[in-house]
Amino acid sequence: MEFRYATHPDQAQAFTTSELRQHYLMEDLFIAGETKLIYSMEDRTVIGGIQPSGEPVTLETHEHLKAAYFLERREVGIFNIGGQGSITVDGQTYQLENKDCLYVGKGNKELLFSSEATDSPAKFYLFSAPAHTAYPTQYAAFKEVEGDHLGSSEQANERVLRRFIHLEGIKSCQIVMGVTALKQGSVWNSMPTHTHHRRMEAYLYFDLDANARMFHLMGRPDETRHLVMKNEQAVLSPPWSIHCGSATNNYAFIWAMAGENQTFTDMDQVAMDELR
Ligand SMILES: O=C(O)C(=O)C[C@H](O)C(=O)CO
Ligand SMILES: [Zn+2]
Repeated sequence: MEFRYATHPDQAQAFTTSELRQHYLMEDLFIAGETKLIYSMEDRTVIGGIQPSGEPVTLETHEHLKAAYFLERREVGIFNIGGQGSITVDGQTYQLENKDCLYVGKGNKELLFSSEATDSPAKFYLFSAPAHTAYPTQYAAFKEVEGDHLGSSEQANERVLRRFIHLEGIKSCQIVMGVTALKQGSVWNSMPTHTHHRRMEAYLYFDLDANARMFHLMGRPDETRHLVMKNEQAVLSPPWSIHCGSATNNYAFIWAMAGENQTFTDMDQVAMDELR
């Protein structure tokens, strides 16, 4: 498990490109047969990827969690961004197709991740946060979740935002999580941009062409910085930071938040005039 400490906006102002990447970018999340986890001090979230290949992969606890098992005091939201796969939670198996979601609550001891076929492995993206109570494990199929149609082709930001784990959907203690997919020809996400001082957020960009690049914007609204990102990389957004971007192609992204509240619409909108 890798660790990322929380950063102050004044520090971020002085970060070089490589320091920005070191603190906020999460690369190589999907490695065959492995579990990659990053513990962020931003709301004590754990973000990572599991790509099973051959044998099922178990989500193990870590010595720094000081927990008998990973979900002893945590909950986790999981999306499959790869081929068909399954997750077995304390003996109960859930099949996940591409972009399907599984929420697993506090107290579940054994999580086993499997791919249906090694030539098109499942890729499980995980976002975990501390939990105060146990909510039931719940599965949601991508095709059954209705989305909000946002943006327009004129503004190059026509997209469908689907909420999976949220106050009116799958119940959780802290996690709010979903997928936004951009239409062909649209490249901008989350613009006009926002912050939410009550919650941190992470974006995982996927379904982006291998040669395309995402120019992700972060920082205080009046001190923006950018990170150049590739397909299947994720980025941390501290509560004080904007988070939006534009890519050289369309793509999808999983957004996940944890913190003070779960009100999706509780955002501090940033006026275009404030951006620097
Ligand atoms: O397309 C969008 O706009 C988003 O998906 C925005 C994210 O959901 C977000 O940043 C929520 O706070
Ligand atoms: Zn946000």
